Amino acid sequence: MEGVQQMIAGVGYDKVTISMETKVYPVIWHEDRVLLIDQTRLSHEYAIVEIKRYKDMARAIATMIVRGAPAIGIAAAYGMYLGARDIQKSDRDGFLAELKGVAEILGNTRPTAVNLFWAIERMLKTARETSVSVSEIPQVLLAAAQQIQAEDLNTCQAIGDHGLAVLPKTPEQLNILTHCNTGSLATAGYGTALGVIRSCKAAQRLGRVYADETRPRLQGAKLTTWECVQDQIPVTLIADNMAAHCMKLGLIHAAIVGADRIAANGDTANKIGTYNVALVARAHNIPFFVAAPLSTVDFRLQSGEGIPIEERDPKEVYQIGSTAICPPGVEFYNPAFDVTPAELITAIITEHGAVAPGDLKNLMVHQC
Ligand SMILES: CSC[C@@H](O)[C@@H](O)C(=O)COP(=O)(O)O
Repeated sequence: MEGVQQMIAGVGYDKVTISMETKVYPVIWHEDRVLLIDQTRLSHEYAIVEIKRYKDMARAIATMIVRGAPAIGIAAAYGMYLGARDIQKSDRDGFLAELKGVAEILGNTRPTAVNLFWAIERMLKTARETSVSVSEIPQVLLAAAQQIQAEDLNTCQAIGDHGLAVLPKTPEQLNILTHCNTGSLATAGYGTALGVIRSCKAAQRLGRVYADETRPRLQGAKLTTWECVQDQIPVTLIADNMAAHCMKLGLIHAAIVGADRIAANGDTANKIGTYNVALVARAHNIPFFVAAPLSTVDFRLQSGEGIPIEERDPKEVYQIGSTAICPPGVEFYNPAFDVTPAELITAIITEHGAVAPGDLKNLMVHQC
């Protein structure tokens, strides 16, 4: 299939390249455009979507072609550049006003992952503070987006190292349960929770990964298992309601998840179902870790109560493929995230070390 080009009818993207290549960088800057791995098609199909306009980037984020908090931030940063390069205004105020409009459209895509707003804000600040001429601002923004992406890769590797240091010391190799997808696909590469798992494997301490399927979008089943297969990480797929049973049988030594937004007190919003994992882990005395970059911490929020929870299309709940799984007349609720209270979290693993949720505030000085 390599090199086959095709149009996605009616979606507005330039073109899609299908290939069997398995390198996992979800966002790639190539010549004059951004290439995204289409995460809605994995694991059955590896497709690349080309993005040349910021509105297409906004649509790619909203439709989850690119997803996962850090990857959303990186994609939005490139979206800011794409928007900037199309701005016709030559006066600084006019240019910045239009750039703010680009920021609003990109920011209106997904409300929970704070990395989106963090990246957009950082790009706006870069544009405001640069001393170059207006015509040169887009180039400065391209460099800033590339910088955000490069930093995230280093950040994930640091999270992996710090995570490895706090994993339980067991005589046998560790079996780790994870929820959703927090791997290369969700970041610049390597991953957060899955990054810790990669580091654990590199240290020859990993037994296997238990991947929750992660209803309704199935990021665990479709994306995490795919990444594990690419990298020969032993993986067992389980349905979301099997975690307690597996823990009771002694199959799991630790649970590690990612985060979309962490409040200053350590309350953590992550993919719906994470809270269940934390509760069953506590019931079985199993450590429950959150792995995330500091860009995922929203120090303006004192607790998780203020975290906006995205509600998505109810079809994600009532349909499997195109088949409805319940009779007409049923009501639906489809929150995409839940908030795990800090007291259920053993430690939050960041690029600056692993801390108890109560000590997260000490890391605020490192946030840029
Ligand atoms: C390193 S990714 C951390 C989180 O973003 C991840 O766990 C998650 O909840 C992703 O949600 P998604 O809706 O797929 O964007």
